[in-house]
This record gives sequence, structure tokens and C-alpha cells, in this order.
Amino acid sequence: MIEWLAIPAIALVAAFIPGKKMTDEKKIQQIFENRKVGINQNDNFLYPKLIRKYNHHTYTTYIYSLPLGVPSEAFESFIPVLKDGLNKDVEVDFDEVLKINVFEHGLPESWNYDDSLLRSATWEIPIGNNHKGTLYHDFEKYPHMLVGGVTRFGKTVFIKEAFYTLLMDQLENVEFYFLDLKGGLEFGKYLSLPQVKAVASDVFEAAEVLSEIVDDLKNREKMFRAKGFTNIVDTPIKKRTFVVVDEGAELSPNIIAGEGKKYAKFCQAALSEISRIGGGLGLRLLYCTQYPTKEAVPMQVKMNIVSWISFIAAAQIGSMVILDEKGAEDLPSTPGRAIYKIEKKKVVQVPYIDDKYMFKKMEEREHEIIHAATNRKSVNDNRPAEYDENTPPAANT
Ligand SMILES: Nc1ncnc2c1ncn2[C@@H]1O[C@H](COP(=O)(O)OP(=O)(O)OP(=O)(O)O)[C@@H](O)[C@H]1O
Repeated sequence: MIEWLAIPAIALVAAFIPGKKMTDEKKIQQIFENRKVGINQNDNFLYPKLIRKYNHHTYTTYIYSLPLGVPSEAFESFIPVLKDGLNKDVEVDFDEVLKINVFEHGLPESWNYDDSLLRSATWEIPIGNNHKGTLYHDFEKYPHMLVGGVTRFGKTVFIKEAFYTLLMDQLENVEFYFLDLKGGLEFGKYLSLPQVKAVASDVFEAAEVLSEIVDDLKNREKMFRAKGFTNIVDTPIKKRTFVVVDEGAELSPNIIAGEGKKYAKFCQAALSEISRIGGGLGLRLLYCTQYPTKEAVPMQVKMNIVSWISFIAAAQIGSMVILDEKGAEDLPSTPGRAIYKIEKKKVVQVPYIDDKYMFKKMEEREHEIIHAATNRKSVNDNRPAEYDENTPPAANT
């Protein structure tokens, strides 16, 4: 009989006798044995078998074959055990074989953003450093992003670095609408930039701005249909419109009381529409919340976003809502530490940026920033005459 055994924790301490320095390879083997990771076959207990080992500059990869019948998902819950046992960062991956990367050094506690991270003329933003380098997110491939995590762990800093990067890389082509529902305190100061079209600071203003965006969406849809376009990335249209929502829960009709309720309902419907059809038409949604509940993240928005970033979550349920799997609740309490997920989860340290740095750099390029809007003429050269830069939305008057 074959059975999968995963006996609850047995103290690992015994495996690591003080004074005796065990190699990581031996420790992993010992952990397999202590945790009974394997299957029982005809009275023989079969463990994963090390088939290859690669030494890289800063980490080692161990590759194991698994006895038939061992479910690969079981290794997900095994990661914290390995981390504790080895006292190192590890990454576990399964692709026919079990791959364990053991890293010599932890991630930096903090690192500063600088302009060398910019990738001019792209829609890529640095997500953060992991053990192998800097990861980038490409909004052309994955147009929308859901950002979660408890308060004070880096959501706003992340949105700012995304905003700064996109602005500096695409001065002539980018425009932003901020639903800055913490009173407009974070992004109101950028309203004078021609690329920032509107900053809504409450649910009423948000409804007004979203109504303009949805009207524009309908115009774009009509124009795409007339021209036979299916996705903006395959057209000559260079303009991209970012709608940034922080904090999404402030638009929940179940949370808002009184008069605001019906505006909130409209906002959620509009955001659902943007997430559903906006991507192909050039809209990009960056939706942030510290309340990962179905009230704060409307189902349509959630279903249409396939790239997620979560800072530390208060509980497993929070991680499940943002990332669709657990893990964010176990992140260290380091501001800027996050899990970025598209198909697979990656732990990163997001670069730190502040208004001072952004203002300084924007001042240095003030002339370009201001004149970028006028240079836009050629951007949408393929649009019909009635659809130009002056068609709505243009809430930043
Ligand atoms: N990437 C980072 N690297 C280092 N420190 C960071 C980073 N991100 C945030 N911090 C620190 O954490 C503080 C809070 O960050 P931030 O304002 O982004 O949190 P938040 O999650 O948006 O909070 P809130 O939900 O209250 O708005 C920052 O002032 C900074 O000191």
C-alpha cells in the first residue's frame, strides 16, 4: 500500500547537535526523515532522493526526485520548516522534480530607489529585489494589479515608486487618475503635473472621476470596434491611462453609510468595468487595500486581475483574498517586504522612495515634464479626428 505521510512536527532540535556542523544537504535529509516526508511502500519508507546539486555564487540548488504518489503541494507547508531548520532563506519549486534553493544571505531590510532602475520607454516598474536580482512588472503584459497588506508596511511607498517610474519612463504617453481616498493627502501634491488628470479624495469625487473614465472607455471601445483593433498593445496608440485606487475599502457600499452608499455602488461597478474591459483599451488599474475582504475587493475586480502584491497580512485569510494562497501572513515584519505573484509567488524587498527624492528629480526634468503634454500630438496619430487629446476625461482643470 502506498500512503502519504506528513506527521506533525517532531522537534528538529535533536537533529542539530551543538558542535557538530551539519551540511545543508544533510540537514534537509534529516528534516525529511524527522517529518516523515515520503511514502510507505511495502514496509519500506521512501524519501525524496537527491539527484543533483548546483553551487551558485550566492545560493545552492538541490534537486530531488519524489517517490510516485507524493503530492507536490505538500511541500508548500514545508517551506517554513526548512527555513527554520536551515536558518536560511529557501525557495521551493516543483516541476516534475523538487527543487530547493538555499540562499546564503537574507534579503536586504531596505534599499533605496534610484534612477538607474528606470527602463525608459517601457511600461515596466521595479517590484523589488529578490535573491537573484531586481524583478520588474510589465503593465503591457499584465495591465492590472491588486496591492494588499496591513497598514504601515509599504503600500503607499510602492504606489509612489510605480507612479514615479511610469511618469519618468513615459512622460508623453502616461496619464494618471488617483482615487486617493485617504483625503487626497498622498497624491494631491502631484496634481499640478499635466500627466495627473485628477485626484479624487472622497467617494463623491471618485464617482465623478470614474464616470468620466467610463465614458472615455465607451468611446475607446467604439473607436476600437470601428478600426478593428482588439488590444491596444497591437495598435500604434501609445497612451496608457492608470487608475490608482487607495484605499479600495473606502468605496465599499457595505462599509460606507448614508448618502455615499449609492456613489460607492457606482464606483465599484465602474472599477469592475475598467478591470473587465479596460486592459485591452489602454486602462491600467492599480487597486490597493488594507482590508482584504470581499467588501473591499469587488469580485469582478478580483477575477480580472492576475498580478498581485501583498505586504504582510494580518491573517491567512488576508493572504488568501489578495494572493489566492497563504504565505503573506508569514512574511517578516519588515516594511517593504512583500510577495509578488503572477503565476508563482516571489518574495521581494520593494525599493524605498519618498516625496523628497521624487520632487528633486521631477524638478531636474521640469521642462520635459511640462512640455510632454504638448508633445503628445503624435501619440494617438491613428485615432479619428473626433477622438483626440481633448476628448474626455479631462478632470484636471
Ligand atoms: N520599501 C520600503 N523600504 C523601507 N521602508 C519602507 C518601505 N515601504 C515603507 N517603508 C516604511 O514604512 C512606512 C509606512 O509605509 P507606507 O506609508 O507605504 O505604508 P502603507 O501600507 O501605505 O500604510 P497606510 O495603509 O497607513 O497608508 C514608511 O514611512 C517607511 O518608513
